[in-house]
Amino acid sequence: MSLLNVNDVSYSYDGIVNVLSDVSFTVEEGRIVGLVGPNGSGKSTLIRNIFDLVRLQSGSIRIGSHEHALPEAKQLGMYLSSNDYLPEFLTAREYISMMGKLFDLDVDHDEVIGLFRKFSMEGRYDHLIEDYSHGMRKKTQLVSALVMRRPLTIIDETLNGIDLEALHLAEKEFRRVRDAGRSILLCTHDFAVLERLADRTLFLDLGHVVYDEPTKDLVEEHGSLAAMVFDYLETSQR
Ligand SMILES: Nc1ncnc2c1ncn2[C@@H]1O[C@H](COP(=O)(O)OP(=O)(O)OP(=O)(O)O)[C@@H](O)[C@H]1O
Repeated sequence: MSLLNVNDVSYSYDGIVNVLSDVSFTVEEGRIVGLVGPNGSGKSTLIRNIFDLVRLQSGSIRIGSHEHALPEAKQLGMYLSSNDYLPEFLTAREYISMMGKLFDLDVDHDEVIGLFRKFSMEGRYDHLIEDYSHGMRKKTQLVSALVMRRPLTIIDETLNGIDLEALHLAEKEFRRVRDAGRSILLCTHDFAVLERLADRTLFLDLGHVVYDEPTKDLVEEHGSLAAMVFDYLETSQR
């Protein structure tokens, strides 16, 4: 079943130039989908449309069986943005508790403490976020997404700035998310991560979907995802 259904979405900030043009794709249950594209290709704008952070101008978006702007749809998804913003005046425990209330969940704090330990943040759960490093904030965002267990998690460059050990662990946890039937849309410039993880890869350029194919097919055809982008940039009339 498709968990995210984006259908013919176009978007313009200024009413003149389309940043997204008739973008359509789906994310099925239990899948990790990579979202790639050059700077300014519209990836974040697409995510903002999905999460109703900008008003949809044309087309339609459904999360589960709900129109994307409805509260029922918003309960199904979690968005990790590219920045490391977290409420600095809270401890991680308070922040995660607050997120739990938002999604109507009883947080298992022992589970979170276990994840903090795995992500090399042992003993920091009750410290103010104000005192966290950039990487710790990113890891706290990831941990919060893992424990909120939303059917759909959209990750916009959140993996930037975390160390290799944490990346390795995050990849393992993402596979577990997939095995549990939940889905991730992973927007990143780290193609190696997508080659290891993504079932499909969606490649956007200038707001158009260029490829939406199984990652292994793209890698077989081009040699790597990076080569796919280079091939495209060399042959397309942009
Ligand atoms: N708030 C805004 N107002 C006007 N134009 C914007 C706004 N946000 C983004 N844009 C423009 O929309 C286009 C797409 O930007 P977007 O951030 O969606 O791209 P992206 O693919 O996420 O890029 P990157 O890889 O650099 O993060 C760019 O030309 C950008 O300048």
